[in-house]
Amino acid sequence: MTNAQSPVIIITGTPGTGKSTHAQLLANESPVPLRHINVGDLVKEKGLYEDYDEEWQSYTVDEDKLLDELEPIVTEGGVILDWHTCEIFPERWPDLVVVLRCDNSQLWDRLEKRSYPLKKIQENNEAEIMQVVLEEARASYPAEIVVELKSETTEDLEANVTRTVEWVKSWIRERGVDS
Ligand SMILES: Nc1ncnc2c1ncn2[C@@H]1O[C@H](COP(=O)(O)OP(=O)(O)O)[C@@H](O)[C@H]1O
Repeated sequence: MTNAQSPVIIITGTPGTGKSTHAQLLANESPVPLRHINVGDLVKEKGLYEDYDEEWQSYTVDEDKLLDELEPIVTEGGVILDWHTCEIFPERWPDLVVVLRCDNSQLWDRLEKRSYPLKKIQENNEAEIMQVVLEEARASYPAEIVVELKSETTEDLEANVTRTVEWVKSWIRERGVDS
């Protein structure tokens, strides 16, 4: 939690669970400006990685560089951090941590559409079944700010975004911030 006038929200979950879709809708519908940061894209754009693994088609992130890049942005508040992992972010950063979940056969289909290598699909699917990201979030942040949401249908998506917007409104009310 920072002293900012707008909240810091982490939206996390296994790749394909719907983070970017949720984050974008939330940014559009929020009563206060929220900047959607797709952390994976930021890593690529700013070169915040050590190397690129061709076999897994993924970057090895330079965590120190990433945290240095994000610190001033997060301190200002009004940010949605959208990433498939969350434990590297300091405990003081988020006001809310949303963990999206998805049934594994649906997740498989979503990842296949991305043309991921088979073993990357398998690895992510297993991680979802083992609820790796949820456990990570629970181990890293206070229980009362971690929310697990199912994101399998359009109805889920709409309900989740509405719920998060309501959370932003009540956060603002509690702080007495003018929106
Ligand atoms: N609740 C949902 N219901 C149906 N499809 C969804 C839902 N959430 C996401 N999707 C779809 O799943 C795919 C992956 O979503 P995306 O937001 O890119 O996931 P992530 O950012 O977690 O990798 C996209 O094609 C998106 O349209």
